[in-house]
Amino acid sequence: MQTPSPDASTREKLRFLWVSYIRQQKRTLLWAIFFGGIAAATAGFGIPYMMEHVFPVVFGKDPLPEGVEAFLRQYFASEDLPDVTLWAAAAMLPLVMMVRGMAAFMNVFLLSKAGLRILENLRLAVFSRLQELPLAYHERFKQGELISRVIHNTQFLQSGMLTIMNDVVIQPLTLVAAMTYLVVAALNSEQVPVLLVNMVVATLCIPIIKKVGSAMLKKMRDMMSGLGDITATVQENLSAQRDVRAFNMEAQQEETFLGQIRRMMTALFRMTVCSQALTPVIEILSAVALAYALYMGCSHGLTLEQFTAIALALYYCYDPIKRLGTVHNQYKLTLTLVDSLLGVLSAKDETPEPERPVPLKHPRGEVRFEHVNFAYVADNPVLRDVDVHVPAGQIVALVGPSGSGKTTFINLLCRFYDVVDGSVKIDGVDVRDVSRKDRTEAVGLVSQHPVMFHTTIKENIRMGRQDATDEEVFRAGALASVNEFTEQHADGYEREIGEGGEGLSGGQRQRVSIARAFLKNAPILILDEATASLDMTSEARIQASLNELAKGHTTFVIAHRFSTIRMAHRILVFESGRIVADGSHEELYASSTLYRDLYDKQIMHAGKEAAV
Ligand SMILES: Nc1ncnc2c1ncn2[C@@H]1O[C@H](COP(=O)(O)OP(=O)(O)OP(=O)(O)O)[C@@H](O)[C@H]1O
Repeated sequence: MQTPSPDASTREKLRFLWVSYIRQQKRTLLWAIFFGGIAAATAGFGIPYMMEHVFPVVFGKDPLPEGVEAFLRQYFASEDLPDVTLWAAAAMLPLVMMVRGMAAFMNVFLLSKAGLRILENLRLAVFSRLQELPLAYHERFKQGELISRVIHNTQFLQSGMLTIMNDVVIQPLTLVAAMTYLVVAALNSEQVPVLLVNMVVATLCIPIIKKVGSAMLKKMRDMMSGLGDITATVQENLSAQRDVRAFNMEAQQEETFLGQIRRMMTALFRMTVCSQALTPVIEILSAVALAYALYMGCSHGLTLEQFTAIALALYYCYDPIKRLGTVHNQYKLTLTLVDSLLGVLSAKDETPEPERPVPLKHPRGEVRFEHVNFAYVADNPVLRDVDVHVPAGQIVALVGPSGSGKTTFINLLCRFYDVVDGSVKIDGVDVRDVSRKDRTEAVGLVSQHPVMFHTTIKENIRMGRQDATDEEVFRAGALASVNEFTEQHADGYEREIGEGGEGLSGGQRQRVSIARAFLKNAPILILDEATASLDMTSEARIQASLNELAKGHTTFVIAHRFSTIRMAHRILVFESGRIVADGSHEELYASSTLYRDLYDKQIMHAGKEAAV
């Protein structure tokens, strides 16, 4: 079933939730309803019934029903009957409560079980969707907001759904049972006005519940947005601790955080006040209705038992109304949370998987850009009419001033974004027709800021190819000079590195990342400033490894250092989104002023570095 957008009708959204997540739990839910029915009937009907019909017998006010008396006489002597009746009646109370308690427990247990499964699947779906959605989607949101959706919103949704599920079955059934008893009792004791007044009062509760619900909804939205801001601030702050300290931003960060916490807490406080206001309002209304029943009962000769039974039935009517009010409000809040998740689940994939992917078996690595135009933001072109053919195995350096479009060129080759015009082809196949799996297998990437995970160095390298053996991992590590720093540590390749690569220098992280590329051995290799964080000795060593790795692979190097440029067969010079020169170093040095300037600046820079 197609995922509805947050703007779809509630009916569509509920149908989607039912078909995609809830239906699988149908059996558990049906059992939950069954037990809910038993719990409701024992409370709403059973207890008032005992008040009116059982206790008067015990207290000797009413005779035993004939059938029961005949039954008991078969087993007990006449003089024992009052005692037996008393015991039986006394035993009935815990028995009824036991049935109610066990049925209510099973109801909650089964609903919770189903609810947790539903939430688990929903959470996984949102997380998986975030993996599929293109970079462009991620760039549109603050990371903290997405984290907040996956963690907090699903958590709220989980507790909201449990509140709803716990009450949505049992309370209406209790209400129906109690109402049935009330109608019968009121008609039998000719107390129709009591019934009518209670119906009017119960109806009055509805607009109050709705009003409270919409107030809570507003506060809930404020609170969710506040929580997103807080998560974003914490996430941003923790990942930029070095800069926070370097620029003395601690106080400013604390102030921002405090402001956000206060805003969120105020919204949360107001939401709690709203939700708590509902209970006393409904209790006051129900007390008015009960007082009227008392007045009418006394003035129209109602017996104490009749009145007590009606009062109990009234309690079992208003209690579910009160709880259903909470359920209604919770339902509204839950829909808002569902909307925030549907926002992710239904987000348009701007780089969708092809319906019939063209297989890319044993790719050679030939790359072709055909008259490519691209813009991140409409009417703001970043690549203009880029038309270039790179035969398999060629090493190509991309050079050009900052912002000229080199990374964007690579982004399109990896299909992180789709071209606006023209096409990007690998081995003659448009990347839009290739499955994500084939595409990622064809391209290896060593990025400027390699991502490290909180695990061992060995496992970090293995991310290049999950099924690689330890030997293959060590070989790749050796080729990328990872050995040099693993050998200095007792744990070697088993050394755990911190989240984000803490414990490794920038250069060491790059070596791990290069080892991943060695391990992956993809036909197309992208080196994005791959040697930027290396000192000159390491750079020279890694450069030799890269030269080795690049052999037989189509390699694109975004290079600022002339040592990297030197390894290239061919250089593409970018300027304002166009390729303005294309050729070997010698050709370009002679023909392109821009290239000559860039190269000379590099030489000067490298000379200064060497001197230092
Ligand atoms: N995600 C994005 N959204 C909007 N504009 C972007 C985005 N990424 C890059 N740009 C813009 O596109 C243009 C080209 O950027 P690109 O990163 O391709 O340049 P570059 O040549 O790799 O620069 P550098 O050498 O500084 O890394 C720049 O003007 C940049 O501001």
